[in-house]
Amino acid sequence: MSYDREKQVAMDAAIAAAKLCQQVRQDIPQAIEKQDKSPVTVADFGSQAIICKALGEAFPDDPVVGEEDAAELRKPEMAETLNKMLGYVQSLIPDATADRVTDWIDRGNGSVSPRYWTLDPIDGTKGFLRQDQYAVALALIEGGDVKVGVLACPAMPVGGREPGMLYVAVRGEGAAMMPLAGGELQPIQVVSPEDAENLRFVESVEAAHGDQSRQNAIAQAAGITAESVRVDSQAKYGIVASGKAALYLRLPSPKKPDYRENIWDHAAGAIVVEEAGGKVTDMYGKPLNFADGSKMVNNRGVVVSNGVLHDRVLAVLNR
Ligand SMILES: Nc1ncnc2c1ncn2[C@@H]1O[C@H](COP(=O)(O)O)[C@@H](O)[C@H]1OP(=O)(O)O
Ligand SMILES: [Mg+2]
Ligand SMILES: [Mg+2]
Ligand SMILES: [Mg+2]
Repeated sequence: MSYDREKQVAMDAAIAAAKLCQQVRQDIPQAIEKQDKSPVTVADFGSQAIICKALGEAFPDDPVVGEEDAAELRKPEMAETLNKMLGYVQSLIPDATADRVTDWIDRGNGSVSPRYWTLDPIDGTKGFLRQDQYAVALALIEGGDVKVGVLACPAMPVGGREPGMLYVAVRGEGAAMMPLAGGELQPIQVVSPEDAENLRFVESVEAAHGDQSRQNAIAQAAGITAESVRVDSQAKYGIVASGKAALYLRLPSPKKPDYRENIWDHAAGAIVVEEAGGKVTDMYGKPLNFADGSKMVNNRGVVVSNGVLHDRVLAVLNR
């Protein structure tokens, strides 16, 4: 079956959401603290609204498993935030209303199903707030297999031009990238082992999201001598997929041994890297499980590589 329509709708929606995020970011957004203490902004909500609206119109039967929901926003004390968010959404969708945007956001409260989308409206909210990297991440999953993935990375440098890169992949069709400012999709490939300059590894900026000392030790043991490059969000998957780094390590934080990864933090990035010729597993070599729930309860850590390095990294991790 062809996923041309899914790919086009997902790309258009992610591009629109990325535009909204950049508008919010120019105005120096404020963070709101969620119940789990992590930050969220009007851009996270606006991005989820725009993408869920587009998916709801194009694929009304498909559930969406999104990170955010509108319960907090509907509280009377959040009226000012809701109104601010509505203003940004209206610049792209003039007939949006407060009731409609909250309903669009709550379309993202779907469940993992035989066919569903998963959405992180802003992955790397901390990077977004720091004016660093972040991503809008959207993926279609069927029978537990990611079929389409789109990563919009509005802050990704694009040699000399306005920043912003879009990465996209369809299962069996390869991966490609395109400047968000416009242009053609160009096929991408992971780095080859001969390309010494790009045999780097990437990890999170946030020390608490991983185990940086172990990540560095493992990368060294696997033959990567250069210092890590620290980047927020699934932009790291885009960097590996486009051959700018050979490895992305995300090992469980010793401070949060019970943390489990969310599907929306990995699905889109994973297919982009796989279709660019790379490999994605957990730290034990198990495939990431997108079939059973929004948390990957039976996976620990994530290893993303150019493929060639993968077995060596797993071997040093598990010896
Ligand atoms: N202890 C943790 N370990 C791993 N990832 C985490 C942890 N806490 C939060 N995250 C997630 O890391 C992602 C950011 O990735 P990165 O660190 O690579 O920039 C966010 O989606 C964030 O989830 P959340 O969206 O709930 O804040
Ligand atoms: Mg995230
Ligand atoms: Mg997020
Ligand atoms: Mg978050």
